[in-house]
Amino acid sequence: MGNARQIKLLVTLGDMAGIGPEVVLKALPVVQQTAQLTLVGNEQQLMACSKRLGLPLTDHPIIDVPLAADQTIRIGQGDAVSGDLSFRSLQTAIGYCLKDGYSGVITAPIAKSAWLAAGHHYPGQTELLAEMAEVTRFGMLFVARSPMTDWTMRTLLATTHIPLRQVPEVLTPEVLTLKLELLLKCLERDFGVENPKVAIAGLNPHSGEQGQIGREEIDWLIPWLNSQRQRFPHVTLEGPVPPDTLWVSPAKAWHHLEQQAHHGYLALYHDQGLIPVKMLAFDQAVNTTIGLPFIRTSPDHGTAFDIAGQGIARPDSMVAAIDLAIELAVQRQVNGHN
Ligand SMILES: NC(=O)c1ccc[n+]([C@@H]2O[C@H](COP(=O)([O-])OP(=O)(O)OC[C@H]3O[C@@H](n4cnc5c(N)ncnc54)[C@H](O)[C@@H]3O)[C@@H](O)[C@H]2O)c1
Ligand SMILES: N[C@H](C(=O)O)[C@H](O)COP(=O)(O)O
Repeated sequence: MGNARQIKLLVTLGDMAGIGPEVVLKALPVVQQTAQLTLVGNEQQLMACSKRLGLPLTDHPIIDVPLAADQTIRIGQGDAVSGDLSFRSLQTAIGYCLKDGYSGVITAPIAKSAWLAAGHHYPGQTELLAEMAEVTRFGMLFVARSPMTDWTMRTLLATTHIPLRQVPEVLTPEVLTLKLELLLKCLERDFGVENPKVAIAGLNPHSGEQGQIGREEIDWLIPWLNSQRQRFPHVTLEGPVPPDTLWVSPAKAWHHLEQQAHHGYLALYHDQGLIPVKMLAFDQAVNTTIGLPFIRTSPDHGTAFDIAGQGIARPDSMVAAIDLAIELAVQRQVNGHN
């Protein structure tokens, strides 16, 4: 059996102008699992958040990421200062994961616009994680466990932070093969699913209606699916499922047990996958980066600058992100993976 007490994980505080430090302070006392958690971010700002919102500091150690004396965080306004701080915090955490025996990192949300304002050109935290870990095969997977039925929804995005108009060009059989391979490996290694049922969305309304409203399905998506069925005979691959009805069975499984739901869903673009995930499970879903040499989880929400500093942010998704990171670390320890 794995020993959760020996597992070391990092928790970044995210953009200090947003709700990151608040949800971390609220989440730490209520996580279900036990592990050694170390915070990474600006200590003074965390103390200020604790005081401002009346949230007790916990006794978790913190790796301080400094701010210059003339730098100020403006609550509710992500900018170059807060963006650079959250960027350096994540860089620091990744460095520790790569060298210092940490099993992974739970990242509080950052604002991509604040990173850009600070001159850090990344579509999101995922790409910095992949770059520093030197991996090119990685994916953005959302995992949400229903509090009503315990059923777990796992949704991998084939493309992520790109403009919608680029989706048809970026999506290729090679991209889908890579994402499917990552999903299957993750289902087996992290979730113990050996003969999975996986559903893949179509791109066009009604999956193209036999070419009448879009040709991607008949031109390459259906042939690609047939080739993958031959490659993976132990996997049930369903698709291309019309993207509107794809989410009916997971929604039913989320609310009351339904036999037809799948172990994994492959959505072709960001909002195709994340509208159903966040609609069903905004408080439960966890964003996890698969393909890294360490674990990375994050809440599914963003910096929520509109409510920062008010003390009303819900910590549920952050709690789920910490609990999932610990579960994955225990699972990998048991299986002898890192
Ligand atoms: N993991 C991440 O780093 C991550 C994830 C998603 C979005 N983002 C970034 O966050 C920034 C803001 O994004 P957005 O406005 O689209 O989404 P958001 O999730 O920050 O906010 C959407 C809405 O949900 C509310 N909300 C969010 N989290 C909440 C919580 N814990 N409790 C209560 N209400 C909550 C907000 O007040 C807002 O009304 C963007 O820069 C985006 O890129 C980062
Ligand atoms: N698309 C994610 C979401 O909406 O939750 C997200 O913005 C997070 O991206 P990174 O993990 O790459 O920061």
